[in-house]
Amino acid sequence: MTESADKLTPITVITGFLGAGKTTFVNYILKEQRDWKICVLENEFGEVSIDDGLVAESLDAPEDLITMDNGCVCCSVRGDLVRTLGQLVQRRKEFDAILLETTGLADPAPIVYTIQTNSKMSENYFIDSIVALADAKHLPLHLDEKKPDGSANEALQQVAFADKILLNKIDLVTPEQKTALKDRLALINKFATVIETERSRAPLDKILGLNSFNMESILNYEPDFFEIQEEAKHNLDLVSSVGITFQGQLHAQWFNMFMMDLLRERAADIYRSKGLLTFHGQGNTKFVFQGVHEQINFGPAKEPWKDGEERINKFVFIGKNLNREELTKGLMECLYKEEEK
Ligand SMILES: Nc1nc2c(ncn2[C@@H]2O[C@H](COP(=O)(O)OP(=O)(O)OP(=O)(O)O)[C@@H](O)[C@H]2O)c(=O)[nH]1
Repeated sequence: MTESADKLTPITVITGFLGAGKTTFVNYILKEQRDWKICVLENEFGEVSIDDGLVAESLDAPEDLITMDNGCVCCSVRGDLVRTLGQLVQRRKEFDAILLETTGLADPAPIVYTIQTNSKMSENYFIDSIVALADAKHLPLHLDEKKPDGSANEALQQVAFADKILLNKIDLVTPEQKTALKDRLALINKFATVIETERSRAPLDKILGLNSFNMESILNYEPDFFEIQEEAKHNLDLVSSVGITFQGQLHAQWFNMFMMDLLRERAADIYRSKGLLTFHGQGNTKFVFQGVHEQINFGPAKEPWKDGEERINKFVFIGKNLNREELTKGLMECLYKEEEK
């Protein structure tokens, strides 16, 4: 692709609700796609950031990952995204493609609007594709959600604006549930290609570099798209995030019990939980914790704690009605104490 370096740089926007498999997809692309030099723009919702570490593990050079953590990219779109892509203009010819991973609560519409209408953006970049990750198990729950103030349902917007929908986590649903969701997706967006995936493993030749983003299908869905975006405001009041970081070693069994109890009671409201953990008795192993509603798993990170690296526990919870004090207290009670050997 180097002969096209003087042309516009393609941006693949990777969207989809919290926990749908976006970071898994970015990592999959970085691992599988070796011909292209890729720059990743990460935007994570949550008070402490965890994904940047997980994506950085898959990149050859740390400067190829840019984290935008001044808020949700679709809200601060006229700020953070324009600034970041603006600064990248000087370096853009080093890259064949940009992957922009949005937060799970981003409405892709303002992102599209900004890249299409801001002259500095449109002189340097174009949207190659909008890929929405759809969590086959949990998406119906979020599509059904009614926003009391009439603001956009992000989960709906994400699939409505995509030209490719990866129907991910098909291992977690029955064939009937999968067919029902596919029918529903077709009603929301009849133009998008739906590709069934497990662990976001999609055939990349059907996704990248095809220039499949189509403004016409967006205008078909929302004829007043450009007018609406001028006024658009994204309401994140209903969903909040709690970030908790502390030192010490966790007691594996107590932590397990704490998370099981928490999710038994609160799984519907806790959309997403993530963590980097230090367990007692596990040497240098750094653990990664991933939760999407009641679905949780944790295991060792690719890299152990490095010599001299501060060993911490870092959590982020995203959802409704989160109680910071209770979560902090519950987690602190999972710390291993010498006298309880
Ligand atoms: N069972 C199952 N789990 C999956 C699949 N794909 C991803 N996961 C898991 O789902 C969790 C969330 O995946 P991520 O890739 O971090 O999701 P995300 O969309 O980046 O999450 P946010 O950035 O928080 O919105 C992780 O524990 C993944 O390992 C799948 O196909 N099946």
